[in-house]
Amino acid sequence: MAAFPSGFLWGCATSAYQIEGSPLADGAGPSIWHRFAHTPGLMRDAETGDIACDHYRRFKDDVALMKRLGMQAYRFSVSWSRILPDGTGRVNQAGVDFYSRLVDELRANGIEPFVTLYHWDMPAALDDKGGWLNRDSAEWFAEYASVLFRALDGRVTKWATLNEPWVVTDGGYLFGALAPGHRNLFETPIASRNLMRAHGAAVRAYRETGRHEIGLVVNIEPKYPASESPEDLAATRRATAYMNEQYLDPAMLGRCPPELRDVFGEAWTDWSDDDLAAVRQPIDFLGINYYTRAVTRDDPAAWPVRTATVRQDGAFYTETGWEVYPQGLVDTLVWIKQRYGDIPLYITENGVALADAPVENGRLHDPQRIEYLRQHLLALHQAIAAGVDVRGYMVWSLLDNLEWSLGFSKRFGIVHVDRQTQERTLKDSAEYYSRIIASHGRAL
Ligand SMILES: N=[N+]=NCCCCNC(=O)[C@@H]1[C@H]2[C@H](O)[C@@H](O)[C@H](O)[C@@H](CO)[C@@H]12
Repeated sequence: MAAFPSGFLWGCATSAYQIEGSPLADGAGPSIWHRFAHTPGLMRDAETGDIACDHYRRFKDDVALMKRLGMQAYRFSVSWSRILPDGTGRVNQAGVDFYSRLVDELRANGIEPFVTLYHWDMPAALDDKGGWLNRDSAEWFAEYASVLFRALDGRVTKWATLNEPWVVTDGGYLFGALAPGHRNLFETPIASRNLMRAHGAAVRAYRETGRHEIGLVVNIEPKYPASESPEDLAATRRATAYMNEQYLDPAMLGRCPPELRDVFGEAWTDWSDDDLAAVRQPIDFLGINYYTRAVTRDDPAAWPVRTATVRQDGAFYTETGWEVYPQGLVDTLVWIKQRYGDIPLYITENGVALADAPVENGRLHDPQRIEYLRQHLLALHQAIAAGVDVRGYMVWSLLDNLEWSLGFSKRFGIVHVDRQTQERTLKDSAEYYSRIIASHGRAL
């Protein structure tokens, strides 16, 4: 196997609410996820992020674990309500200090911090003011981002504004499976627009003082028509526009996919030219989260996109019900380059939830996760060979963690976490990934 490009960055990814625990420690305010998780009936097994992986207290051990694995970068998110407990205004210095210590610990161990500003956990105080439905949310977010830029820029050299705005709106405002748990077609495009306005406002704020790189992280799920029928081809266009183009087109092209008017119907309002210009800020990279594909057919009853994903005979499906399809990563990366140009890319998440074997004698054998990683890294190498400028790969995830409203039932970690003892145990996939990093991809 030919090596990956020199300077290619090998790392792993997590997010604050999924691993930290201690959500209200040291002056932090509640987030919408703290509120959602403590609302009866919304979380599988009534799980919460109150403890999670206890990373807030164990972060030095977890950094040591990353060091042992040879991680070159660590993508993590900052909890907004640790920094600004009320969402705006008063800064909680203890919250800033936690992330400052984490950044210093990473850098002292030769690991590059890669910071996500927003991984879904808006301060509850701002949700009380309308959250992403309030146009002021762009200014709130820029204020929060600026506090972190002032405190950490220079020691942090890679910033991502948002993680997966599609999931925030589809899960949080349309179907309600995620915080803040709304089910409202009319709210969904409003939240989408304000999220992207917030992205643009934070990028503009960064350009005033920032000296390094800032980008956007999106989940891309390539859509393949189930047949060549006009109905399935149109459905595939709608699904592509709704999930894959809805956020990248404004950010990169300064326009919205026309199919969104069809998807949202009377709930759709065109973006103003001012909003389009404010969102289309030059960025230094795109983060791509890739998990699966969707073979797509027309389904008039499947409100509001009117599409369905067709199960593939003979394919392997993960614990989250996603088809394993590495070719989709190649197709996605080539598509990104063709549609948006040669912007540097990072795979900011890729991984798999499996019904892992138990820990035995300090080991956990997960051959299927090794095969998943191997197949997707081979696909990544194929895309790079085809000329796509991919500069790094972050496996999702370092630790088994809180899979949002699914609780801890879905284990994505390359490191097992014992829910009772918090003991970390390397899975075979961690050892495998460590060898990949050490060999710069040659051991694939
Ligand atoms: N249907 N369907 N198809 C796939 C769509 C995937 C959308 N969800 C994600 O990408 C989330 C991302 C999130 O950042 C992380 O916080 C989550 O823990 C992982 C795992 O769930 C992934």
